[in-house]
Amino acid sequence: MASTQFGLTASDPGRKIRVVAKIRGFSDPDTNFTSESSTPVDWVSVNRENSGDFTISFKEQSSSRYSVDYCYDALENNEIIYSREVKPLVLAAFEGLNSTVIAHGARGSGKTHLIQGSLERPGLAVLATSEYLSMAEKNGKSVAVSFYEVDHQDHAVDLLNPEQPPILVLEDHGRIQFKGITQTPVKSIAEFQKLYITACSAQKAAPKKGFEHACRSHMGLTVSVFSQNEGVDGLVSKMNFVDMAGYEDTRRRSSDGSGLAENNKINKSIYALLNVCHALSTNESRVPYRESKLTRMLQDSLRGTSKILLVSCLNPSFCQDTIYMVSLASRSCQRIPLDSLKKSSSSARQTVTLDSTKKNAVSARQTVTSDSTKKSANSIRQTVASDSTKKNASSAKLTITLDSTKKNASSAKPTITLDSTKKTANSARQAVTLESTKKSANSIRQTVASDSTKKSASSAKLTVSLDSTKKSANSIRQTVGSDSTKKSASSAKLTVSLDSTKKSASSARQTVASDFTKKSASSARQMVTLDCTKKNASSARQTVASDSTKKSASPALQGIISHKNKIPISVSATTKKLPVSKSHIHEKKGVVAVKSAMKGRKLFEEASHSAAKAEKEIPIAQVTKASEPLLDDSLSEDGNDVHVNSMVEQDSSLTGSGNHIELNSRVEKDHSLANASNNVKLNMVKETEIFIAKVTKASEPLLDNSLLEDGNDVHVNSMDNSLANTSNKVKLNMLKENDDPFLNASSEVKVNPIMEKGIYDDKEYHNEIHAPHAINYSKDLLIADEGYNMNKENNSLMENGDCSPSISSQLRELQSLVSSTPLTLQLPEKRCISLEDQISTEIAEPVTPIIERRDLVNTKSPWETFAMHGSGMKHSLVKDYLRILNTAEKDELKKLKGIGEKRATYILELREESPEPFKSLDDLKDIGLSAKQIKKMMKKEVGELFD
Ligand SMILES: Nc1ncnc2c1ncn2[C@@H]1O[C@H](COP(=O)(O)OP(=O)(O)OP(=O)(O)O)[C@@H](O)[C@H]1O
Repeated sequence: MASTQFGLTASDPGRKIRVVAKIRGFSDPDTNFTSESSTPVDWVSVNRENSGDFTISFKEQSSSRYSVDYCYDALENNEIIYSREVKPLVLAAFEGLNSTVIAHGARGSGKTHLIQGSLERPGLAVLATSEYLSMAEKNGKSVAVSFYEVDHQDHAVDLLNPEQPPILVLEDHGRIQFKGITQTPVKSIAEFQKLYITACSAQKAAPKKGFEHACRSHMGLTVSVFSQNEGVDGLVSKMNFVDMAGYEDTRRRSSDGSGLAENNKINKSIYALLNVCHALSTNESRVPYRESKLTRMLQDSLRGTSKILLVSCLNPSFCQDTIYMVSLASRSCQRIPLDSLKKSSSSARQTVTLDSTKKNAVSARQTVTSDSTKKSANSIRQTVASDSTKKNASSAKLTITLDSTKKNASSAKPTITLDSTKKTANSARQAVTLESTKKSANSIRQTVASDSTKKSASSAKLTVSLDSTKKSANSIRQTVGSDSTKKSASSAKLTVSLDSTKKSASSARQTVASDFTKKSASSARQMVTLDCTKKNASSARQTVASDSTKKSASPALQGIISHKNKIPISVSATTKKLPVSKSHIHEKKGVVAVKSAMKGRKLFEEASHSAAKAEKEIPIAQVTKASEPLLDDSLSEDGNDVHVNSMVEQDSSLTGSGNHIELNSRVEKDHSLANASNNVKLNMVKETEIFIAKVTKASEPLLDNSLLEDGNDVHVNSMDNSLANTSNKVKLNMLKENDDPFLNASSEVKVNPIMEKGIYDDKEYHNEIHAPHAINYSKDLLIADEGYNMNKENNSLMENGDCSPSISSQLRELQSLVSSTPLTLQLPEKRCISLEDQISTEIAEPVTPIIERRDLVNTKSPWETFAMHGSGMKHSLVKDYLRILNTAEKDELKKLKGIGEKRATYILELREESPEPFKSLDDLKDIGLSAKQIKKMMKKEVGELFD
């Protein structure tokens, strides 16, 4: 029997999303007979947990269990699923409830069979419409249907009228309106079937324009109920059936020959819908509807009191994509077992703090503390998901503390998933502390998955501390994965601390999988230090697999296996595709400890301020954001022992330049802590302004107020004489009285200037530098004001034995160099910039610019200089224009070309949804303007300046 259904009454609102799985039946290719076969499906196991929950596990990956509300086996047919899952929704539709049934899964997993079915075995949509029609007849209501397809280019096409231009989605007073979709009334099921067949054949009409092969697409059907007594348009409710395109790993060439780009795009829209489901299931304040056309179209039927049935279709035989899809769907099956925690633990606390400021910095923090003196906290499972649509910095932090004095904390599994579809810097940190005085913490499993379809930088840090005085922590397993289909850089750091005074930590295993499909470079570094007083940690195993199909460089520093073109062995569907460029493991005695103290914020404050101007252009800004959350209050308040490690790496897959930045700082001596160092390594061309800006931004997170209070000395060694040197160094020593080189916590800034050509291949970091835009930074990058604060800082620096020239004098030196040297950032040769690109404020990709020092007067013709100013002007005009759209009052908005009452209202609504909805001119498409109209509008606005 299926477990709890949706609550469908006002008194029982129930859950918004129900996640069920369906194992596909088999078809007989010989007889062409399709039947729910009795062939056993032995690679999927469905488990009913003690709590009554269902979990799915797969033979190939038996350790992972994915929660679902129910799983239908291969023998259960569409009629059964319909009567248990869909029929209640149809009945509620006549009371005004909107709902959506989504079938998703890998290719060939039976989605179409489920939604559409065949003549002999009608699918859910057909069965539902049949019910709709008979209900409508009884209740004097009418039914209309529309069919649409959303293709890999995010175009929605009306399948009943495919020759029409793509469907436009508009929002009018919060209500989604479609322009260009046919709504056809139906009175009988035969009529409906006829329309369905027409729509399906229109969808399959391939090849599409410009494509030689059939493209994957999503197919949607909307059944609407109307009543004459209802509202303006008589609409009572809508029910959507979505047959999603099959998910396919982008690394494999599509079976139908479709290309990587198309695959990526369609996968992106799959993620988008699953992310929306997840955001809704966790009650997130911001739901990323605007990430794809499909989610935008479904918005009305997903939000509010609407119900969603997510059916995860499973292939009956091994399919890695199926595992991945189930793992994503199960995120929406939210069951934070607070109830079970209450039963088994004396205290269970959960705090979720969401704070979204104007700049879209979202942070979520969860703390669960379980203290069970006798019985154990059996399982704590948490999921924090952060979706950031555009330039957000998101941070998620989970802390789980288990203290079981007698019995076990049997499993703690925090999961953090970050999905970022556009330029996002994400950072996630997890800390799990287990203290078991008698029996052991059996398993800790952590998964951080970062999945970024475009330009994103992610950083993830996991910390696990175990203190088991008697028995052992049996296994610690951590998996960090990152999937970057295009140009992303990820950094992950794992820290495992084990203190076992008697028995041992039997195994510590870490798996890092890295997979880059395009230009990427990965680097992985792992360190293990074991300190066990009596018995040893029996095994410490680390695996780093790096799979890069194109240009990849993987430096392995310690204990690393690095493979090219090798699929990581221990892969979950997620980790399989997730690249991690760097990881560390420390196993050490005692709790990790450091209080990082840094004076010197002011040293860089001014420079950082001026650098902020260039923040959008300089990718390092994202890196800074990524490391910010690593320095939060809870860390600094930790009493004696605080360990601050912030490590950010940007490799060439993200930036095209491969900046490696590593910041670790510690103050208090902890001899067992093997590694504490600050490294900021920048490989770049000669220009020092950029360098200063980057160093400043990168250092910012360490200069947290709480850290400043410590009042420790800061040593600054900067630039030996001249920046023209091939390798300049800025060294910040952040450790008090410490001679031990091992313990020395220092910040090191290396500048490896790059010669004329702008490409520098550092042996260690394999970086390339490309310049995305022609920007003159010389204005933006003002060197710090040498005021009182700076002198104060310098004075304290000079007190240290390790004397270096004062920072102010170094900055002065830099400033003079800067002011005498105009800068131009050069476009990479191959990049072709369209007119739209030129007027877009959106940076194509966060790459470190090639900086070429030239005397403008000597090398540029007047026309070139003029053109350069022109593009700069365009850029700033667009910026100002977007600022108006993002901030102006309604009346002001209406003064703009192309914006009337409706659009102005819509813009205000968008702002409520996201404080800065317009990041680029492209975003104007969301208010129904075409690219042509946008261009025209800008031309008019600019033209009028000369009137
Ligand atoms: N429950 C079932 N019993 C028997 N055969 C099935 C069942 N479900 C699907 N099939 C068969 O499996 C094959 C693939 O099914 P289907 O086309 O529904 O998959 P899909 O997930 O929609 O594929 P795609 O991702 O390519 O859109 C078809 O031949 C179909 O007839």
